[in-house]
Amino acid sequence: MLHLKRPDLLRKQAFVAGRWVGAPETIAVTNPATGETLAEVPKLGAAETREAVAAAKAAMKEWKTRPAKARAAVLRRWYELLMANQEDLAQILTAEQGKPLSESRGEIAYGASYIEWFAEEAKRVYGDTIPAPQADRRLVVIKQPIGVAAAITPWNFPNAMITRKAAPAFAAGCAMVLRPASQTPLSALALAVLAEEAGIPAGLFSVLTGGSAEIGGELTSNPDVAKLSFTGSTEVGRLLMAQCAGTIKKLSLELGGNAPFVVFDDADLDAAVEGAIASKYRNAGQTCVCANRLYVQAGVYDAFVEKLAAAVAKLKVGRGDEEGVTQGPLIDEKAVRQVEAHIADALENGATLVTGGQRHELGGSFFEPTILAGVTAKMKVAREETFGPMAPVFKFDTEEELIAAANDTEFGLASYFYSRDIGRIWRVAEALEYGMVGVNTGLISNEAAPFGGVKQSGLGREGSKYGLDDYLEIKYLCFAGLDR
Ligand SMILES: NC(=O)c1ccc[n+]([C@@H]2O[C@H](COP(=O)([O-])OP(=O)(O)OC[C@H]3O[C@@H](n4cnc5c(N)ncnc54)[C@H](O)[C@@H]3O)[C@@H](O)[C@H]2O)c1
Ligand SMILES: O=C[C@H](O)CS(=O)(=O)O
Repeated sequence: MLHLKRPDLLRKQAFVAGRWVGAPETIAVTNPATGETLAEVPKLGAAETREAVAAAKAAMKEWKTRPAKARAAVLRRWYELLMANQEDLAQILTAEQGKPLSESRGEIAYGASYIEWFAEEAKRVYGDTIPAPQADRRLVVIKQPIGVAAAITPWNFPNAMITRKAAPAFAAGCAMVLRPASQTPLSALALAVLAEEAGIPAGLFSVLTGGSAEIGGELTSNPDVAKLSFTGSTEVGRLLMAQCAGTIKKLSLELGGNAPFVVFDDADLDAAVEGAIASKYRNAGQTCVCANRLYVQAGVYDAFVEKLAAAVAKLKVGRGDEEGVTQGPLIDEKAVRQVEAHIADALENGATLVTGGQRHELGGSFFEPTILAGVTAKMKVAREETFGPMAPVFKFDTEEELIAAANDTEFGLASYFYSRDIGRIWRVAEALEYGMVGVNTGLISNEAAPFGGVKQSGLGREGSKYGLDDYLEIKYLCFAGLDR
């Protein structure tokens, strides 16, 4: 049961062109821990999407002309409102996504930090003057907002994956039309309530609930949408990229991962175990930057597996709103089947079960935190994203062998390794083909850092001083005839 100080944050209507709207058809939002229906939200489609895009285009005309400092003040207020309502937002998030309340509170602060960050960055969109090759002219570069941005976001971080897009978009002077995941729309709608309260103008931000293909089809084909920012699987990212080709939309893609987590012989084993727990079991393993493959050098393999098993035994599985719970349910039955398939395949091919390995006694989509040992490259888990609380531990002998194995994937989002040898740290950090490398840590995400992947993990970066570029266009001004 939700105990909200502000019950108005729990919205059962979509936010379209500055109005809260319903629809004859609705979609149920359920609590993955209990199966109870939390709310019914409107099932909108292409018509409402077109309305939202038109309103965004209209609202942007004024918004982009506001002084950056004025836009920054509205974003700052939105940040303050998120933090003032952190507990309510966390309760709504845990109810619809399942993660422990402690993680939800953390996500609200993390999501808010992107708004805080881009409220500051908004005031630092600088251009250039360029020494002209001819005496009669001056060359100038200015940066302008790219236009109406569409956003499609996943269920695993229902707050932060939205603010990581909306904040730089609004900071740059853009409008945004968002379609959140159908499993977790309530967090997005609560963000819209607070955006309206903060002073985001009517029409600048719309949140459309409804069918992904119909709304996505309109967002990727509407000529008034200049850009799509998508976070989700690589498979869907490919599809949306193709759908955007017809109107040459600019793209930001934050896609799938297959993160290696490496422990060398010279690592601080206790620190490595702490990092493995943080990276692997956060959000029940449902994050794009989770350790998906753990590689441990032969000399410390048995000691590491033993220490990891002892740490996993301390994890508490349960409803996210229960005190002390550290692992909630998986998002749905399909997610549980993916974990079971990876475990079965690995065991059939010679891996051994160290702990866990089956559905939790709580039933539903609760799953035991699991460790497999003796895992090899011929198993599915070496190539596919598990997206669940299962740690497969591979053994390796040499640094060269490790680099080849870690890079043997089409993904390139996050990677991690533990060593205390400075020469090895530089060699391995430079050799890993990933957008992000954690050295002696399993947690790397923050608003100041450029978050993103290489290879088939995506395009562009979110957060950091680079994140604003994805919502800006460069314009070159050539002032000539200065000698007349
Ligand atoms: N790189 C990152 O920052 C990041 C962050 C979170 C999740 N992910 C990835 O996302 C995946 C898990 O999230 P998910 O299950 O929500 O991913 P998903 O790709 O299935 O869905 C992501 C979003 O796209 C929508 N969608 C699905 N098919 C669509 C279509 N045909 N047209 C328009 N929209 C469509 C979904 O409804 C959802 O809102 C994992 O692969 C994970 O690695 C990546
Ligand atoms: O799952 C995707 C998120 O980007 C993970 S993080 O919270 O940003 O590390």
